[in-house]
Formats: sequence, structure tokens, C-alpha cells
Amino acid sequence: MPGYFPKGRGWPKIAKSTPGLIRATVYKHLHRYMPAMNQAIISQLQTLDFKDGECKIGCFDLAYSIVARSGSFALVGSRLSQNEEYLKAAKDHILGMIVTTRVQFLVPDCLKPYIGGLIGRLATLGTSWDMHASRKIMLRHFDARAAEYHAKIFTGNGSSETNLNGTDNPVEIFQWLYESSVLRERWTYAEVIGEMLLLQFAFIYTTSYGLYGALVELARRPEYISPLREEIDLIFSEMGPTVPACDGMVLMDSFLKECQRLNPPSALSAHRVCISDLKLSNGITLKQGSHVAVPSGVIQRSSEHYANPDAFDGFRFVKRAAAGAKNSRLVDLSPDYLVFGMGAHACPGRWMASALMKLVFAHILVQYDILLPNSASAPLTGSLSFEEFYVPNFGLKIALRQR
Ligand code: HEM
Repeated sequence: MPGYFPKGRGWPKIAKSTPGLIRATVYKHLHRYMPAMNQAIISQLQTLDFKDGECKIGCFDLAYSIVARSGSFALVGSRLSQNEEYLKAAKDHILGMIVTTRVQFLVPDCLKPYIGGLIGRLATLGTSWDMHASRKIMLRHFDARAAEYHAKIFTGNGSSETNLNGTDNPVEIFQWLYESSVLRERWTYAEVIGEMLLLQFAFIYTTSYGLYGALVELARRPEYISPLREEIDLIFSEMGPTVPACDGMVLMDSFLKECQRLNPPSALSAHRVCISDLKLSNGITLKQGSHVAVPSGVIQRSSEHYANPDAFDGFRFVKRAAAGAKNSRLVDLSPDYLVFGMGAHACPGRWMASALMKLVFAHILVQYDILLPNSASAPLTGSLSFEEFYVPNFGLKIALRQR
């Protein structure tokens, strides 16, 4: 995230290690996280309040609560992922971060060092998105968890760092970062916490936004419900919440990919900063320090790459695959689909995000009928969306009716 770190100091060392950690945990050993993630989804759905068999809920709120609970299992472990106070603080903090950065965009660069922090603080003060208040609560939980890790290291019960490959237990991302900090002095505790806060955003917000968009599209397009249910009956109901079951649901995969193609979380992708002058193949030289990004939103709606690009075709990518096209799965990267970025820094969490969204879709489709009770044509993006970044329309509601 260029611009999020102090000028001239570049990425903190810890941020360079995290993508590798994500690959070594929730990518390589995704199967280890599946049972608990699945259970977290079931638990969150059980909290829904049904009256006469129907529950009306903010669509983003539904997606956000499910992803926060199941994602927190991988980030901070089983106990904290069931702690309501922690989950609320994590969700409020992420939205607080978004509002704060949105508001800070409006402050002229020359004034940012002086009043940027204050303006950001005022923007959320007194709301449930007060970043500072929620951060305090979260830090209390982080500190308590870190003390448990510490005790474990020094009472000789072993550390997770050594069992990335060794046991069947899923590794807690926070535990690994903390142990690395203590045992190898690679980074400070403050850096570990900073990285956790960024990771919560990278994991929970983005996946929630993808799931939210897909749920709205599904509610608006009931014709997809029956084929998706048939696939779930055939695969998910047979194989259970497993990685092969998620890989096998190709109609769902295509539907989710089409949703993300049309409703990405951002209009730009693959941000890079040139660390030295860079001559491109077309002769243009990008000067050292230039910030470049790819206009993914435009590319994903371009007729150069997609037939009838503005039309929603939930099975577009299965048809492409059947016609022999490569890179048609949700997690595949290609220059015409940049939701997860491109190249060496492409999102390492995309397999986890894909599996999580599929598990949620399977549970919701099996248990409920889905309706959009208000504003069937209201925009998916809300009023806080500006510059490249899209923020959900928090007013959009979804209704789940027990089948
Ligand atoms: C639908 C959900 C998600 C979307 C749309 C998304 C999107 C992205 C994008 C666009 C990038 C930048 C890629 C580039 O610059 O080329 C990125 C990077 C990253 N994402 Fe995700 N992401 C999602 C879920 C996740 C999850 C679940 C995790 C963690 C488990 C995660 C962790 C990361 C990390 C650590 C990076 C930095 C990679 C690097 O710098 O090498 N993301 N993501």
C-alpha cells in the first residue's frame, strides 16, 4: 500500500515477510483451516434473528460478520475468533480505518502532517467506527494473547514457527509473527501489531466486500439459484467443507468471478513505486519514485477482453474454460482480470478468500431463500466511495427466508 508508510522509509521489513507467511499457511495448508472456518460460518448464521421464518439484515453486515469470525480463526486462533468484543472491535477498526483515510484524502498534502491525524480522528469520534476506541480494545486482546504465546515459548511447549509443515494444526498468523519477533528479533512487537492491523484489513475487508457483492448479485438474479443449488447438492453435500469440494464447484467459481469482475473493491490494481528509473518496452521512462497502477476496473469492463462486457453472465468463465481458455478460475491471474493483482505481489490470500466465499454461499443457498427487500436497483457502492476505492452501500438489505 504505497503512501501508507512514512515517506522515504519504504516498506517495513515485516511487511516483506507476510506474503510468504500467508503462502506457507492459509495457501499451502488451506485444508487445515477449513473445518474451523466452516464451523465459524455455521455459528455466525445461527446468530441471525428470524421472525416468521425471515431475517432482514444489512447485506454488508451479514458478509462482514461471517468473514470476520471465520477469518479471525486463521489470524488469531479459535478462542478470540469467538470473542464478541474482539470481533466487534476488529470490524469497527477496519471501517474506522477506511473512513479516516477517506477523510484524510480531502486534506491538502501540505497540511496533512499538521492536521491530518486530527481530522481523521474527528471524522469517527463518537461513532462505533472510532478507530482509536476500537484499537484500544483490540490491543488489550492482542496483548493478552501475546502473553499466552510468550508463556508457551518459555515453558518449552514449542512454537508454531517450527510446525508450519510439521503437524495438522493450523498455524495462527499472529502467533507466528509474535514468535518470530521474540525468538529471532526480526521485528518489534509494535511492528507485529501494525502488521496484524493491516492484515485484518487485507483479509477481512476485501473478502467481505467480494462476498457482499456476490450476495447482492445473487439476490437480484434468482435464475442462478437453482443451478448453483444443484451443484452444491452434488458436490458440497457429498464431499463436505473441503478444498476439493470448493475446487469442484465450478459454476459457483464462475459466478463469484463474474461478480468480482463487475464489482471489484477498487478501480485500480497492482500499485507499484519505481525504486529506480524504469524504461518500458514502448520507450517511455518512468522516473524513480513514480507511483503506477493498472486501471483494472476499466480493463475488466472492456469489450477488447470481454464480449458484452457490461452484461452480467454468471457462467461466463465456465463457458470460457469449456472453450479451452486458460486462467478462468476465480484465483487465476491474467492481464484482463486484476482483482487479485498481478505478478510477484499478487494476492497470496486468494485461495483462502475463494474457499471462504464458497463455503458461505453453500451454507446460505442450502438453508435459505434469498431476497433483496429494498432498492433492487440501488448501487452496490456507497457514498464513501471516491478516488479508486469502493466502499459498500451500507443501506442495502438482504432477506433470508428459511427453506
Ligand atoms: C476477495 C478477497 C481479496 C481481494 C480482492 C484481494 C486483493 C488483493 C490485491 C489487489 C492485492 C495487491 C496485488 C498486487 O499488487 O499485485 C493484494 C495483496 C495482498 N493480499 Fe489480498 N485480497 C483478498 C483477500 C486476501 C486474504 C484473505 C488475505 C490473507 C489471508 C490477503 C492478503 C494479502 C497480502 C498479504 C497481500 C500483499 C502481497 C504482497 O505484497 O506480495 N488478501 N490483495
